Amino acid sequence: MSTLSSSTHCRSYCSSSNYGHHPVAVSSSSPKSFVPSKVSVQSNRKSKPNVVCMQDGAVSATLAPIDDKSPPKKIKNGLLSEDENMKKGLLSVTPSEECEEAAGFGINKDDSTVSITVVGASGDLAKKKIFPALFALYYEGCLPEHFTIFGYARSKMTDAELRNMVSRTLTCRIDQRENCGEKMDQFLKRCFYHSGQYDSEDHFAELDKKLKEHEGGRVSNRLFYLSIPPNIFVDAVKCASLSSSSTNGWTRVIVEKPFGRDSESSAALTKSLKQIDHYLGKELVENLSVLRFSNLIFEPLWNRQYIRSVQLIFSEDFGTEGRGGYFDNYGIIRDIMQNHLLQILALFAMETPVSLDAEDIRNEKVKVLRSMRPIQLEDVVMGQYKSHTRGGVVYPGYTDDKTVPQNSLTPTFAAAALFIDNARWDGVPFLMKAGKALHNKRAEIRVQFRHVPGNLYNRSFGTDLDQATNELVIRVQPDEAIYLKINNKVPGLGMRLDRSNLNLLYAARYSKEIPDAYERLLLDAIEGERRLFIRSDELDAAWSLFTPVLKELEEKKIIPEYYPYGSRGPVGAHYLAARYKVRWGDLGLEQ
Ligand SMILES: NC(=O)C1=CN([C@@H]2O[C@H](COP(=O)(O)OP(=O)(O)OC[C@H]3O[C@@H](n4cnc5c(N)ncnc54)[C@H](OP(=O)(O)O)[C@@H]3O)[C@@H](O)[C@H]2O)C=CC1
Ligand SMILES: O=C1O[C@H](COP(=O)(O)O)[C@@H](O)[C@H](O)[C@H]1O
Repeated sequence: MSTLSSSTHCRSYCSSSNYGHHPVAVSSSSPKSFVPSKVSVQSNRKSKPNVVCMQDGAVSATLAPIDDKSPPKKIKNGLLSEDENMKKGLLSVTPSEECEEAAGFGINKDDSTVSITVVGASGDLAKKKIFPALFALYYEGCLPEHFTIFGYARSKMTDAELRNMVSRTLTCRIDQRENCGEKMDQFLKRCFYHSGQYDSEDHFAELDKKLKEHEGGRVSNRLFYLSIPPNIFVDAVKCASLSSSSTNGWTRVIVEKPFGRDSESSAALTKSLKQIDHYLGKELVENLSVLRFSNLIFEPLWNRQYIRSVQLIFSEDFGTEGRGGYFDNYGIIRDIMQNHLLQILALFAMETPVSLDAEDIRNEKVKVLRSMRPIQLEDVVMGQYKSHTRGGVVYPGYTDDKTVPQNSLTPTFAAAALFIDNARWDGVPFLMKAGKALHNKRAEIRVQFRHVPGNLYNRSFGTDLDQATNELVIRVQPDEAIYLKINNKVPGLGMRLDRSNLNLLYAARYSKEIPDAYERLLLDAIEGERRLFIRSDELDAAWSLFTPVLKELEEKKIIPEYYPYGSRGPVGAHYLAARYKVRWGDLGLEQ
């Protein structure tokens, strides 16, 4: 399989099969759209690598070389162009023939290779998401012909042990099981491991040596995925940059979220790194703009005149098991709200962008974030799960985790009311709710519409007029769906109304399995696509919104409301919604 066929296949597969990458989405970015990198990590290598640093949960990406003042790259017909590396044939993205001809690229596709190093390969995210996503991309033929995957962490492991560990979490798509075992074996043969410290240039130099052996003299493109706790990001990037960046191709770094703990620490990290949010890679989040901007019926209603509240809900039915050490330092607001939910909010609420170009979208998102009213302490509810016994099974409380301090006040649940002080959204509460160890696992956006004025059918609804309002639900996961609750006449001779759903259930409509967000994200990183990256001004605005209230919560040592493991969370969340005369949409019997 050639690089050309792999890339084109993947993107055309994506766009032709309802997976959303419309070519226009990445067309033409203006020169101003590429901010030269301010990466403080210096490379002592002769050739300066491109560093694309991304984070799941925050900021932006830059394709500018570390200390290079070269003009920004442009994106043309969905493909990077006017890029020196590209002209030399160094990128894994190969332009279409038409593009190639126009730009005069002379690409020898056998000439380049991509080496992907998963830093923190022994960890939870690497096992659960990154290796499976890489395998899915391999299975789909989305990785270039020449690629190698390296796991890097302090744990001692042989290549065989890494393969064994990785093999336990690989799965085949439900709709494509053919040759699955064979493909897995082929994939695993291309996975290797190197043990090293995250702050050791020598250990990264050893990795460099191994990478070179595998690259076999080809042009080397290198992607580092930092799946490690944030406090060691900078050391790892520095060492990777100094000792194992590519000397003749690109070097990119994906950085996980959260990006810092507050405005100050985030600004310090921003000097060294930039990043992405994996929730932006979720299918239904990608579809948000399509739904809104390509259907006449929604956009005219998308404002304060028709919408009563917008709810962004994230719940997990498991606790922080095994991640307590990391989580206790951050809490649910930094883990989920400041990044995933706020990013969705910004996408939901933004004005129509000039185009679907990444920069135009980010320009609109940042305007939303900067229009947001400072969050008031009384608009935040915090909770922490406690132990609960059900059916003879004891579910541990948050502080039962040995890595969590006994007296921890870290919230594992939070609800907040946010407001966007602009003409479109003035006075509309955006309610956010995120929690661990709740009764279900779900992520969704609920748009609650206002009451129909002078509704002729009021009497048919009984006393609960709220039941009569429309609600649009965008269920991000699981069981991806978009449904609209409408009032309908129950068939029969009488006049009785009920609430029914106009329902687009993805599983019923589309036979293809939905790719994991990490697949999209990794592919974008390899291809140099910046749509899912968060720009540093977006990150600054996101932290400016949350930092004051986080500081206040921590300084005042606010005690979280305790809720039983597996419950619906603290009742305080209901009072918060009631203050704004709304109800959480996920609480009714019929949701
Ligand atoms: N897990 C998840 O579902 C998600 C995680 N993330 C983000 O991904 C990153 C990694 O998360 P996750 O995999 O859960 O984390 P882990 O706690 O599993 O850490 C990953 C690896 O980092 C090394 N490590 C852990 N703690 C330290 C430390 N204090 N000092 C040095 N090395 C350490 C360990 O490897 P070794 O000891 O072998 O070196 C560990 O295997 C985080 O930034 C997190 O926010 C984002 C989204 C989801
Ligand atoms: O970023 C994070 O996301 C996961 C949930 O991701 P999902 O794609 O499985 O919904 C969450 O468990 C974790 O705490 C957080 O760091």
